[in-house]
Amino acid sequence: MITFSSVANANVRNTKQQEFIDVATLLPTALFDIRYYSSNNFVGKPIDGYKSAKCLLHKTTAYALQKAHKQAQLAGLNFKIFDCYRPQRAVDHFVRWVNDPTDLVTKATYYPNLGKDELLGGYIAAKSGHSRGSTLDLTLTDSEGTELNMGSLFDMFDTLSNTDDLRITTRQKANRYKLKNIMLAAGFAPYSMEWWHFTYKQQAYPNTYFDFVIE
Ligand SMILES: C[C@@H](N)C(=O)N[C@H](C)C(=O)O
Ligand SMILES: [Zn+2]
Repeated sequence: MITFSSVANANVRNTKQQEFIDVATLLPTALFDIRYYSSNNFVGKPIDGYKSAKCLLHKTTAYALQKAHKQAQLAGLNFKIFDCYRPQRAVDHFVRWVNDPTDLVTKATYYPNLGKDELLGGYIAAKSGHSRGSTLDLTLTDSEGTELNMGSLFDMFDTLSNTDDLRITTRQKANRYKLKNIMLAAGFAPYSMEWWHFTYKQQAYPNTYFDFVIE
């Protein structure tokens, strides 16, 4: 039955959804490689909820990212963005994948040293800041678009991806810190387990996990 309150709740959700921005319109020169739209990711398939290869973020986070991007550009660098807003149904898809012990197709590339049962929590969240529209995954490139060497690839679920892992070279550490310092200065918090993952601290909806599809 459609009640007054269910219609009202849907309206509030839609209003909040309208506060999300397509980041490409704010950062027209940034690079985007939205992995979960494609099969080029740790699941090996397009992920639920990604009907388009867009980077959506809540507008407060997007404006902060624009500030960070300007700093990167001043240093002769660019952003390459891998993931932004992530619908809860996409997170649920990840969790289903984690819980399927028979599917090990991407193990060698993405989690060679861990069991799937060790990924949830640290490397893959069941409730993610990405679903709040306040979090994104990104790296730095040079002015030609070549990714800086960060010592591990995006979504390599391994201690090697921990920002301060001791096995990376001085150059790789300097590159991770270039990214981290640019993001910190714009108000983002880093995540020590994944050098690519940042959350805007003044997030608008710290307790809301959105589930609208990326169209
Ligand atoms: C899956 C990976 N890209 C990521 O974002 N991990 C963190 C922990 C998350 O899922 O929020
Ligand atoms: Zn992330």
